[in-house]
Parts: sequence; C-alpha cells; structure tokens
Amino acid sequence: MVGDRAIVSERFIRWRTIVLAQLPNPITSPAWWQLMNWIADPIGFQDKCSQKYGDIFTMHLSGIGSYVVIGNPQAIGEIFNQDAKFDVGRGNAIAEPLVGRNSLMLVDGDRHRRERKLLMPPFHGERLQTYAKQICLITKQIASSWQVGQSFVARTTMQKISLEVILQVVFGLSEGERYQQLKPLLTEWLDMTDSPLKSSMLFLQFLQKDWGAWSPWGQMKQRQHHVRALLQAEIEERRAKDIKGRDVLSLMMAARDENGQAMTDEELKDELLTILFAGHETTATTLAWALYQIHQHPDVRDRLLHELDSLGEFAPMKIAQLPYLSAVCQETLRMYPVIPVIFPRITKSPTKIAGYLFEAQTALMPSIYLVHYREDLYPNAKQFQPERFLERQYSPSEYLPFGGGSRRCLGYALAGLEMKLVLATILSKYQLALVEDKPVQIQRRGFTLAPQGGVSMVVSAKSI
Ligand code: HEM
Repeated sequence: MVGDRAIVSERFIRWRTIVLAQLPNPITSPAWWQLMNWIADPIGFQDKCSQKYGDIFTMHLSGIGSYVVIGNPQAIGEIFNQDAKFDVGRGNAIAEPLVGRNSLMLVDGDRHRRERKLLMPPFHGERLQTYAKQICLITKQIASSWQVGQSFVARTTMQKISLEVILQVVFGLSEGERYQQLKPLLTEWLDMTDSPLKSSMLFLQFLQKDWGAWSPWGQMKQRQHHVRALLQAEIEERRAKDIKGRDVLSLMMAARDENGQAMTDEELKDELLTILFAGHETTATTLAWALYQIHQHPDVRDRLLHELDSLGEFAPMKIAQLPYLSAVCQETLRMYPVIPVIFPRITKSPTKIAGYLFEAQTALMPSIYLVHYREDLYPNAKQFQPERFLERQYSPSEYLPFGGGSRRCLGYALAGLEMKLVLATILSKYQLALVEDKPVQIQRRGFTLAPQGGVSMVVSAKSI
C-alpha cells in the first residue's frame, strides 16, 4: 500500500513538473507553501518571487491551481488588447459562495456583456452627479459625532461611510426597519474575514463546511441567508407598491436587455451583493490609506487645503476636477492596490503573450502590485509622491488600480468620486493627526489588503 502511494505521488510530482515546465519560471517551493504565503502575505511573496524569477513567473496554489503572475506592462497591454481570447468569470469561482453564481464577476461571454450593459448606466455619466451631494452629506453626518481629542480608527469610520453610500445610493435604503437590520448584519458579515487567519476560509475548501451556527462557515452562510431574505423582501415590496426611486436597485429593476428581458430576482440579489463586496471595502480601505499618507506628509495636506480654498465654494463636481486632489487619490491607489492582482485571464485557445505561447486553459494573472512598484515607471516607488501623476501620463497597462479591458472595475468612477468628496469634506472641516508615528503594515482582509490596525487617528481641531 505504502509503495502504491509512493508511486502515485511520484507520478503526480512528475506530471506537475511537466505541466509547470511548460509555464514560465515556475516557483520551486511546495504548492501548499505557496498557498500559505499567498494567503498570509501576498505582497512579500510577490516581492521575493519577482526578485528571484523576474516579472513573469508561475505560482502553484495547492487545491486552487497554477497562475502565471505578470508584472510586465507590455505583456499586460497585450492581454488587455486581446480581451476576447480570455475567460475571466470562471476563474473567479472562489467568490461564488459570497456573491452568488449570477454575479457579473463570475460570468463570461455574451452573459457578461449583457449584465455589464444593464449595470453600467447607474455608475457613469450624469447619474454620478446625483450621488455627489449624498456622499458629502453622509460624510458630514458620520464625522459630526467626532469630538476634539477623540481618537478613531480610520478604516472603520471610512467603512461606515462607504457602507452608508452603498446602502443609500445603490440599495436605496436610508431609514426604516429593513435598513436598521441590514446595516449591522452587513458589517458583521464583512468583518468575518478581517484577518489573514479568518480569510483562509475563503481559500481553503475544507474549511467551507456548514456545521451550523458554531462553525465559521455556518455563520457565514446564515448571515448570507439573512441578507438575501431582506433584499428579496425589499425587491418584492418595491414591485408590489410600484416604487421607482433614483437608486441603483430601482434602475436595475427597470433595466431591460435587447430582448426586452428584465433581470430576475436571483440576478438582482447577486448583483447587489457583488456591488457590496466589490465596492465597499475597496473604497473604505483606500480612503484609510489616503488619510494615513496625507497626515504623514504635512506638505501634502497643506497643498490639498490650499487647492480646496482656491475653489471658494464647496461645489462637489468642481472638487472632483481638482488636479492635486486627484493626484493624491491616484498615488494612494498606486501604492496600496487593495486587490494586489486583477482577475485571472484564462486562455480559451493557445495564445501568445510576451513571446510565450500559452496552451488553452492557462490562467494569467496581471499583478497590479508588481507594476505599480516598478522603479522604471515610478522612481522611488516606495515613496508617496502625488506629483508624479501631474508630471506624467501612464498608459492603462502601466497604471491599473481598477484592472482593464472589458472587465475594468464597474465602479471606478463612483469610487474616484467618493474618494475625492470624502477627503475634501473631512479635510476642510477637521484637523486630524496620526496617533502613532510608526509605519502601518499591509494585512490581508478577505480578498483585499488593508492597513494593519486600520490607522488610528485623533481629532485635533474642528472648524465650523
Ligand atoms: C477604490 C475602490 C475600488 C478598487 C481599487 C477596485 C478595483 C477593482 C479591480 C482591480 C477589479 C478587477 C478588474 C479586472 O480584472 O480587470 C474590479 C472589478 C469590479 N469592481 Fe471594483 N474597485 C473599487 C471600487 C468599486 C466600486 C465602488 C464598485 C461598485 C459600485 C465596484 C464594482 C466592481 C465590479 C462589479 C467588478 C467586476 C467587473 C466585471 O467583472 O466586469 N468596484 N474592481
């Protein structure tokens, strides 16, 4: 028996070696070790691998699969330019337990094009202007409880703001019993993966066992069930009362595809959860990093305040156009990609990228982190220098915080607007300071990367 097992495992190792040998620069450490590193420290792991193997290498994550990690902008440009040659949705199956199988993130081909067409309008163009005032108001309301001398955790407060934005702007909920139930429930649900250890249940299938309310996965499923039931009740009530709001859910319910088909209730719920997961933590975390960097650099803060003052009035859409504020947000997104890699692109047929011919079914994973820290593109890449975005234009494959091609983040315009308006509202009313002088480290939080400890801040002064 032992001999049989040895032969089988030897065959497996030989097979894996052949498969990996066809992919560029395979990492040689065991697959389980690579998975542990990927979960615990995806940034340090990528740093070490790129130093050893260059800007294109292959990692093998035990139980998940092999990925060709790409930190080379030319190669990424080739991928973006050949969108139709790749599937993306099926590579995101890992997110299905959270967002549901109809999620935009999980579908491909015509289905993806249809869903994107239905979902795009509420997040772009004039629609955005209607959300601007709401975002400023939400920020003012949440910050109004701050007292001088009071400390707070920036990420937690930014999460309150971004959750409220999603609830009001997307779900159309700002009061009532359903809103009161959903708010704490969503926070508890999202906080279930707030450390690398807790995040491992998203990556390790053997932890995804529902053994009732005492098991972490059981609790996860229970909360999900509860959230979905509340969303279903909201959809049914709106339909029964023919309520037509200006929020994204109302627009989604009214949208029809080219065949006159509306979205089903399951699709509506899956897309709401997709927007919640994709849009809320990402924006909150980036805002926390922005506050951290702005308060580490008094010159940046002074220049921002000067720019805001020069406007005279507090006009949201003018704020959104301010060049230095925009550069501060861009530099924050460069240094702290909340999602370190974009969605894997899976070749549908043999495809040539960067001189390599990849067989069908190869997963290519462009790395935002590796590109954003290239010294040839961003000199002194470890330093926060917003000016670089005023001095130079970067191509879509050199600067990709929101991914690219046909899968580019659906909410990039909303996220950009929200970041600028929240920062402008807070900076013009409050003087804040960092509680600690030491550097804040990056830590995994679910599928995202966040500041360890969340960035502790204190309110030093308020202006009326
Ligand atoms: C700072 C905030 C945000 C960052 C850094 C971010 C980043 C990203 C990235 C890197 C992708 C993958 C794109 C690719 O593979 O090419 C993505 C996809 C996506 N994002 Fe965002 N995002 C943010 C905010 C938002 C917001 C506010 C929403 C919704 C309102 C949103 C909704 C989505 C959706 C639905 C997708 C999937 C798109 C598709 O598959 O077609 N994101 N995002």
